[in-house]
Amino acid sequence: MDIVTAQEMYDWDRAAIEAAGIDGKMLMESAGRAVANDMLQHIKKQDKVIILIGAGNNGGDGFVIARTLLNKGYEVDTWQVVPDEKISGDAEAHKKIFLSSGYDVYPFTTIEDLLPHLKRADVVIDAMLGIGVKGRLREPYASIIQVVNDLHAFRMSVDLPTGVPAGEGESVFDAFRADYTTIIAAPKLSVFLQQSRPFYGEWNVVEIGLPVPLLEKPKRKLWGIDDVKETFPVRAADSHKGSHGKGLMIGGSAFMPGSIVMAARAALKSGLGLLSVATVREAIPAVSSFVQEATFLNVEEQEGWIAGQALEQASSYDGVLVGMGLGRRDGTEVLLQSLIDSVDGPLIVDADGLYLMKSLLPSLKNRKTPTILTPHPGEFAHLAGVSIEELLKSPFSYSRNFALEYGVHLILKGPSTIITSADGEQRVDVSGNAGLAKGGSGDVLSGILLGMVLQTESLMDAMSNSCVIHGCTADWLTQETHSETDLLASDVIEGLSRTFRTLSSSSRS
Ligand SMILES: NC(=O)C1=CN([C@@H]2O[C@H](COP(=O)(O)OP(=O)(O)OC[C@H]3O[C@@H](n4cnc5c(N)ncnc54)[C@H](O)[C@@H]3O)[C@@H](O)[C@H]2O)[C@@H](O)CC1
Ligand SMILES: Nc1ncnc2c1ncn2[C@@H]1O[C@H](COP(=O)(O)OP(=O)(O)O)[C@@H](O)[C@H]1O
Ligand SMILES: [K+]
Repeated sequence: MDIVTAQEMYDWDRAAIEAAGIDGKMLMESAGRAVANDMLQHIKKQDKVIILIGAGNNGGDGFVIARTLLNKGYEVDTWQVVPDEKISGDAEAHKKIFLSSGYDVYPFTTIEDLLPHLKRADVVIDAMLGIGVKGRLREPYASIIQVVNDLHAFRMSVDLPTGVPAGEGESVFDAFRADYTTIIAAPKLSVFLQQSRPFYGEWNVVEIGLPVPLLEKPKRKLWGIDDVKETFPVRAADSHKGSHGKGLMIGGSAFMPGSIVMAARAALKSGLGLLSVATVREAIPAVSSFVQEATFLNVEEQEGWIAGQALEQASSYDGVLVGMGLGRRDGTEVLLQSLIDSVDGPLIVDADGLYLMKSLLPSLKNRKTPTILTPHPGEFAHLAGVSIEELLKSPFSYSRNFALEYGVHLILKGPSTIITSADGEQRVDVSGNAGLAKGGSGDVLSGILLGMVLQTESLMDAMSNSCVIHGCTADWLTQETHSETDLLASDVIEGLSRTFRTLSSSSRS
């Protein structure tokens, strides 16, 4: 499913009207009806519904929604929160149809006048502003929102909650706090941003009759388990261990053997053919007792940590993952630089490896094979040289610019994980839950990633699928056997069995 900016949405609108000849009023009718039917899942017949109508086309959708609900026998009061002269174009046409159908509109005068009506409502539908909002809300929207957000009524928004910008870059705004949002045609960027996500509540996207073949595709989409099912590699019956990738993992220390254990187990559980683990001698007995399937390379150490050294063997592997439990000692950059220069296949860098990578970034531009960086926002802010707050305001642009500048593939982790390829294409994964907000989750993801990257033809599919497999495994576990409180990263590794069973049975059917 595509993810759009406001401008891309307006371009789609224009394609519908100008290229496909769909009349604007017809599009609004179809959008309003689709939204109304979706919202009906949350409205009971006995509910008192208030719909708030604003100045633009979002308000126009509101007239269609109100008429649809009234036609179906629901009790709806329709409040126009701006003066008549502000309602124009297709919205004005739909207001006329609404009035001519025999329905009434209440004109907003003061908050004091509206408040008692709002207090009696079970459901408040926000059709005030949509993607056209600019800057901080003016009156009367600002006051209405302040009052409505304190009500007990169930709040629903049309397309996006009034006041929430459709795109990135703004972190301070007042907005309608929806319990549920019916999104028109495609989710907007703000659905996935830390600052705006909570205003949407639960959400769903409805199809409104846009001419799909004529729509310019943004290089940005949502990736979910159905996409994984379509792109998941089938394991050939006559394959051998070499067909499924020979991977090397470098990390762990005397103090952090667990991180490499988790990454290694996750990689093996993800179908990797052969795995070698390079770690300090002292950690090998601990690691090997949990990962019997792997072979080991011992690397030079200093005070229990991996020392800065070139690792010549690295070039004989199909792909290399480095960083978990590596430590951040000065000098370890030498190891990373040698990997950047010598690894022929994909090089995945996570955790401490990312921290050490900062001074080496320019040399990534020379790599002929893919480099994948998997930072959380703190690590990415360090690499990009911005504050976390600034980064989280515009994670799509920061990711894209960084990936293009250094020629790297990037997985920016979080509740909405943004996956960016070196050519700027982006995918978003929203699977997973707060049970993953624990040390070790990232190590498990990196392990899955090494496994998938070495077994999937498309690197972008491998990266996006790894994120969804990781998140969905956590979701299934918390739905069925665990809670977000007790879920451990190692439970996610065990849970992969169920996920892969589902995926391999679907790819055969
Ligand atoms: N683009 C599409 O393909 C379709 C869009 N539709 C609807 O149209 C909406 C977009 O319509 P518009 O472009 O008219 O945008 P809005 O409905 O968001 O309204 C924009 C108007 O709001 C006012 N406004 C903007 N910022 C404000 C602020 N900070 N304080 C107070 N007033 C402010 C301005 O007067 C502006 O004209 C979508 O969100 C969706 O609901 C649907 O009708 C059908 C198809
Ligand atoms: N609240 C959350 N909802 C969904 N996924 C989450 C949440 N918190 C963390 N995650 C996921 O858990 C993983 C955490 O990675 P990271 O921060 O590197 O952890 P660590 O390095 O401590 O193992 C990422 O895949 C991230 O997307
Ligand atoms: K709205």
